[in-house]
Amino acid sequence: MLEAERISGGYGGGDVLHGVSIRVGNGEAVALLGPNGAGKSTLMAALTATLPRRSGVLRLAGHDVSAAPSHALVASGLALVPEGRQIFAPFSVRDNLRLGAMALAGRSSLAERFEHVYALFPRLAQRADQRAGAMSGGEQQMLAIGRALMSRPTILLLDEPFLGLAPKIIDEILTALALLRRDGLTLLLVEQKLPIALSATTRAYVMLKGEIVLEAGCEALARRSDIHDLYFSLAAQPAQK
Ligand SMILES: Nc1ncnc2c1ncn2[C@@H]1O[C@H](COP(=O)(O)OP(=O)(O)OP(=O)(O)O)[C@@H](O)[C@H]1O
Repeated sequence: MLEAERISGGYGGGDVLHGVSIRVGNGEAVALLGPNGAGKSTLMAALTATLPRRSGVLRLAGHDVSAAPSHALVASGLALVPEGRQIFAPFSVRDNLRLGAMALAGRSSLAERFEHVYALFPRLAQRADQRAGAMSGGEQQMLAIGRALMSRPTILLLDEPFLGLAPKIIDEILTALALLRRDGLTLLLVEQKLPIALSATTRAYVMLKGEIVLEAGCEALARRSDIHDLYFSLAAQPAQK
């Protein structure tokens, strides 16, 4: 459903991504693992066309969308929960959510979208009129996910949504992601912590220095007693060109 083939791109003159290929099937939940600076967020930006790709092909549901701008990708069902949440702190929770639905008409009414998000995260309904910046980190993360869901995506990209959150909130968000998956949403989760990635997804890519160096099923990864050594030894290796 989401296919990226040999994606290259970066900032200024240099490439951060060196021919990255990933595939996320319909209804699948896939993790993108890797240490700081591996290029995970850069890949999210390249997939959502907020960073121009220098080369490579992007397909959604079999259609070549390599030339599509960000708003067209959102309209095609791709939504990103960005690293660091990027909520609009002075706006209310409701207005932040409304912004997520702004570009879209059609697939379902605004009221239905609010209902869906509020059912998933009742705290957002309770705090609908509150200033978003006054909420806890966990609530702000729920809001960031809710805002992405307001576009009624079929594929949700999440860039380190659990960073800095307490275990109880992590569990709440994992539960929400499991419900979304049950309803058929396709997930691509950027995560650094292996146990979280393994509990939320069924397959993982490991990225290092702008390249995919390993792809494996999560059950197989979890069974490997040397997984932590493997992960960190890969992180210590120079990327191969
Ligand atoms: N806006 C930018 N301008 C220039 N270089 C950047 C920019 N954003 C990221 N980089 C560089 O690109 C490389 C990959 O960064 P990226 O944020 O994609 O990694 P990451 O795997 O998401 O790491 P983290 O887990 O720390 O977010 C790093 O060397 C980083 O310094």
